[in-house]
Amino acid sequence: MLDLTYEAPTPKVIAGATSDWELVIGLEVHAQVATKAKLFSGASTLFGAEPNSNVAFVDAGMPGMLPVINEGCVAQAVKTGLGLNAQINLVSAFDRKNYFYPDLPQGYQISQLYHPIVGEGEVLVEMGNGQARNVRIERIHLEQDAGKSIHDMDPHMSFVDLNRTGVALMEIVSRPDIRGPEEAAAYVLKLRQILRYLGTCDGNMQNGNLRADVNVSVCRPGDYEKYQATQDFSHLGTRCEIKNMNSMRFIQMAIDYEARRQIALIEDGKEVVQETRLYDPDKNETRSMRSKEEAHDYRYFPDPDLLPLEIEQAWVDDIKASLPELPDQKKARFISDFGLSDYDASVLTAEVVNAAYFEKVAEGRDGKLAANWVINELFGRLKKEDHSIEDSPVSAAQLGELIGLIKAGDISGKIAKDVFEICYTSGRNPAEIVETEGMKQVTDTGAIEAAVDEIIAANPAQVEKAQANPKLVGWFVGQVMKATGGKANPAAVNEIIAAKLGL
Ligand SMILES: Nc1ncnc2c1ncn2[C@@H]1O[C@H](COP(=O)(O)OP(=O)(O)OP(=O)(O)O)[C@@H](O)[C@H]1O
Ligand SMILES: [Mg+2]
Ligand SMILES: [Mg+2]
Repeated sequence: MLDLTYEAPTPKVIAGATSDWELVIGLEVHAQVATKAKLFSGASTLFGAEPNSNVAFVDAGMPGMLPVINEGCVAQAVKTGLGLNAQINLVSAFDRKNYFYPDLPQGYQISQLYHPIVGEGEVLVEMGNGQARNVRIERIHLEQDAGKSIHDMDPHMSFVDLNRTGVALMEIVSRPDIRGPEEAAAYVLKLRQILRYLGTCDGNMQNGNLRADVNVSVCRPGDYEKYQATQDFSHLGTRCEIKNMNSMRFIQMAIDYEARRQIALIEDGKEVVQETRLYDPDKNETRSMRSKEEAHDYRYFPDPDLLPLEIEQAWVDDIKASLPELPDQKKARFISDFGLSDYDASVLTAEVVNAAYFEKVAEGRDGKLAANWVINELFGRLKKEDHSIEDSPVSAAQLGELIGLIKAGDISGKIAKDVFEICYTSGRNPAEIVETEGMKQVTDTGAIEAAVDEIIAANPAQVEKAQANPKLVGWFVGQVMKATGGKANPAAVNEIIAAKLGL
């Protein structure tokens, strides 16, 4: 279905003092599962609730409370795996990742280290100009989110909000296949798009529902190819992990800063220490949070309160059968069915609601014309007023009707813009607007001929000029259009003028 005639983009290269350097990036994306209840409790996941109001006893780590797996979360993880073309593991298991933190009342996070629910998959990341990178997914596991410590409410005290504690996350771990800051952002964007299509995560980065730990290392040209050939990580440089990034722009800035910091260290004869770092957007720098030496020993072990998670192939097949059309397929279909350019198809499929709107407009009509109107006129107009497609004052049926009028020659493209504006501000239907406002294009050759005759008679000097130089015929066309209030059919006007002037 999908035409994968993409070239691999060249990796980003940074020139150092001793040689060129290439970037190697792997992302751990944490995506909050779109469900009503938490991973192991019935407490609500609603964002913005009163602090500590969505907390079950098990979330608060009360003694004797037992976790009960939420089937909905498992289904969402499976759906995500299928959407990323990944292996679904019919048997997976939960482990305890132990650490002490004030917003983690259990004293451990339930995660899946040894047996994740989803194995290897892939994401096609398009970089424009016919270039794309296939980023491999290593695994997706389910885990609990932690709570939130609040330090800026009181000068002396810190507060803890457990509403987020126990909410289901999918950790989507990529292979180190990303080769530059732009690719990293494009990868997150593509992943977000797929998750939103699937309905398994709302992708809201501002609320932290989608955030990434960004692993960065640098290597000399040629080393990555050695890694590729052998999958031996020793060919790569030491990675640093920048935690909790939830902005595309900051992800790119942090990677660039971090790569340059590592290059400077190595060229200075020092070593990159594997560590966790934080990005400070105010200073545009990354700072050490903890190094590997002081890293946590998580003392992972299988959670004794939870049985291994076993799912049926038939259940997986049902979920597979319910998958929606995904972005790559939809884009390919828009290109082949509606004759759209790669760019227009990308714009229209960025969000599933936009794609659905476009399809309603284009159904049975000129696809390219429809794409033009949706992208240039409608999106442009909506953007001006910060509207989304869901609250567009012009319905898909109305825009379709307008395009039908243009195609039938009832109105010119220019008049159509006026009709669109009236429709946008009043909600009236295009056909009715054209009729009532007398905007119909004049195709009646008699009326056009009369206008042409009048102009020719009144402008003998122009007639002579145009006969000597047919390029000047445009002046007559302009005059006729003016005389008919822009409603004359341009093709008919051109033809009649040429005939009358004997050109
Ligand atoms: N040399 C490297 N350069 C850049 N990225 C790397 C390199 N080696 C590994 N990575 C990436 O680092 C990430 C490691 O994530 P993973 O979840 O496996 O382990 P972790 O970071 O040690 O654990 P945790 O989940 O506790 O943070 C992966 O995305 C992987 O592709
Ligand atoms: Mg990880
Ligand atoms: Mg990590």
